[in-house]
Amino acid sequence: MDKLQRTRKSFSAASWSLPLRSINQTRQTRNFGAAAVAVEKENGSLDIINQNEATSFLQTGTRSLIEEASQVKRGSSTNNLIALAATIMKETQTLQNFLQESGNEMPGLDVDAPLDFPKLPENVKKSREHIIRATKELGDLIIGPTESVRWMAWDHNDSLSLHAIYHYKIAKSFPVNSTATFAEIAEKVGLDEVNVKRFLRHAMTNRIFHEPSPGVVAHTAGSRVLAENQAMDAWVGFCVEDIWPASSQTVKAIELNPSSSEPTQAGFCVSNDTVNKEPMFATFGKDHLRAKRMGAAMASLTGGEGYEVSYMLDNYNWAPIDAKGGTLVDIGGSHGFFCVELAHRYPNMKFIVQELPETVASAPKLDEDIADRIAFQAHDFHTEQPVKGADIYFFRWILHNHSDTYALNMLRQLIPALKKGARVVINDHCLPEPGQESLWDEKIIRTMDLIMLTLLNARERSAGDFEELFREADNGFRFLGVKRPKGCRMSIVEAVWEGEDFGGEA
Ligand SMILES: C[S@@+](CC[C@H](N)C(=O)[O-])C[C@H]1O[C@@H](n2cnc3c(N)ncnc32)[C@H](O)[C@@H]1O
Repeated sequence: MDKLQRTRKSFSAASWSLPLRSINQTRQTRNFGAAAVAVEKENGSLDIINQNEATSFLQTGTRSLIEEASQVKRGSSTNNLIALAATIMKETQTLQNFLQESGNEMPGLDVDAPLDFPKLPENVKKSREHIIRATKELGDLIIGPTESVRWMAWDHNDSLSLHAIYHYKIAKSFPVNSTATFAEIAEKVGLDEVNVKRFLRHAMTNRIFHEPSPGVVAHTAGSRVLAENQAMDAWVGFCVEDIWPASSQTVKAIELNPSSSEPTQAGFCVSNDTVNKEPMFATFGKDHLRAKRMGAAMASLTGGEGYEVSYMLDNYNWAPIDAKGGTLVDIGGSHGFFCVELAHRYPNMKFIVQELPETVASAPKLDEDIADRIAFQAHDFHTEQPVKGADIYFFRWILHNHSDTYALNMLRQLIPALKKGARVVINDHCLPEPGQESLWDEKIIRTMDLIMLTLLNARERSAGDFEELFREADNGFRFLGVKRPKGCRMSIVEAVWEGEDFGGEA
C-alpha cells in the first residue's frame, strides 16, 4: 500500500466511522484529521468548523489526498466528498487571501457586486479553476447521476426565461437601483402579469433578479449585466433567438442530410426555412439587425480574456520574416486590425489583407507610418490565391467556419501561389484530447464545436484533424504542429510548403 493509499484509508476510516453529530463531539475527534474539521450537521450536510481548525487540518496528514484531489481534472473523480470539500476550502482560502491583500472587492451576487472577476496571478487563477472544478464535481456527486440527467434535460428552460427577459427588455424596464412590482413590469413591457411573474421567478432561481418582498422585483448582479452591458445583451439575443432554435433543429438537419458538409443544410437553415437555399451569413446579410447583433455577440466573446491578439503577436517568430522584409497575406483579415498591430511592431514586414469586396470598401484609413506596407485586396478565399511567393498565408478565425470539404479547398487554392518554404499559419481553436483541460474549459471549446455544426455544418479541429487536413490537401505540405500559448484559448497551427516551388515575387 503506498503512502497515498494509506492516507486515503485512514482518512476514509476516520470520515465514515465517526458518528459526527455535533460540533463538540467533532472537536473531540480532531486528532482524526479531516473528520475532525468536517462537521456533519443535523441536516446531513458537511461543514468546516472554522478557518483556524481547517487550516491546521490542511497542514496535516491529508495533504497528499488534497493534492491528488486538486489534480483531478474530470469524471475520474476521487469520489471522496471530504477531499473535494477540503480542496474547495484550501483553494478558496488562497483566492480570498489574494482578493483581500490586493484590495479587490469580494465577489457577490447583489446588484452592486463586481460584474467581472479581477485579473488573477497564475497561482491564484489555478486556485479559481480548482474551486470551479471541485464545486461542480461535489455538486454532481451529491445530486447523483439520475437526478443530474433528469434536470440537465430541462436546461433549455434557462434559455426560455432568459429569452423572455431579452425579448421583452425586462432587465431595462426599471432602474438597477430601484424596484418594481410584477404588475408595473407587465404594464411597462406589454406582457401579462402571470407570464412576467413565471418567467422572472424562474430566472430568480438562476440569480437573475430577486424578490425582496412578495410581488416586488429588484435587480441582482446578473440582471444588471443584462440591463447595462450592451455586448452581453447582444450575446444573449444571438444565443436565444438565433442559436437556440437552430440547435433544436440540428438533429433534424442531420436526419435530412446525414454527414453533410454544406452550410446550406445546417440546423440554422432548418430553423430559418433556408435549407438548400442559403447559408447563415447570407440570411444575416438580408437582415441588418440580426447581422449587427451577431457581430456584437462575437465581439463580446472574442474580445474576452484568452482571445487577445497579443497571444498571436507574442508567440510566433516574426523576426526572421521582418528581417528580410517578408510578406504576410491575411486571408479573411477583416479590416486588417491584426496586420496593423504587427506592422507597428515590425517595421520591415509587408501585408496584404484579403477580404470580401464590401469589407475592403469599408476599411478604415490607416496610420501614415504603416499605410504604405498594408494593402487591401478583394479576394474570395474559395478561389485561387492571387498573391504569389508570400512568406506567410495567415488564417485567423476562418477555417473553423468551414467543413473539411471547404477547408481543404481553401488550402488547395493556395498551392499555385506557394514558394518552397512558405508557411501556412492558422490561428483558431484546437480541440484538446479528452481530459487534457479542466471540464469547464473543455466544455467551452466542445460547445463551440457544436455551435459550428449547428450554424454552418462546420467544425472545430484537434491537432490530429489539422494534421490530417494538410495531409489530405496535398503531400507537399509538412505539418509543423500546434502551439497553444499559456492562457490563450486559441492555438497556432502551422505547416510549411515543401512541394514544387510555384512562388513568384510577393
Ligand atoms: C470570423 S471573421 C474573421 C476575421 C479576422 N480574421 C479576425 O481574426 O477577426 C471571418 C472573415 O472572413 C470574411 N469572409 C467571409 N467569406 C469570405 C470569402 N469568401 N472570401 C474572403 N473573405 C471572406 C468575412 O468578411 C470576415 O471578415
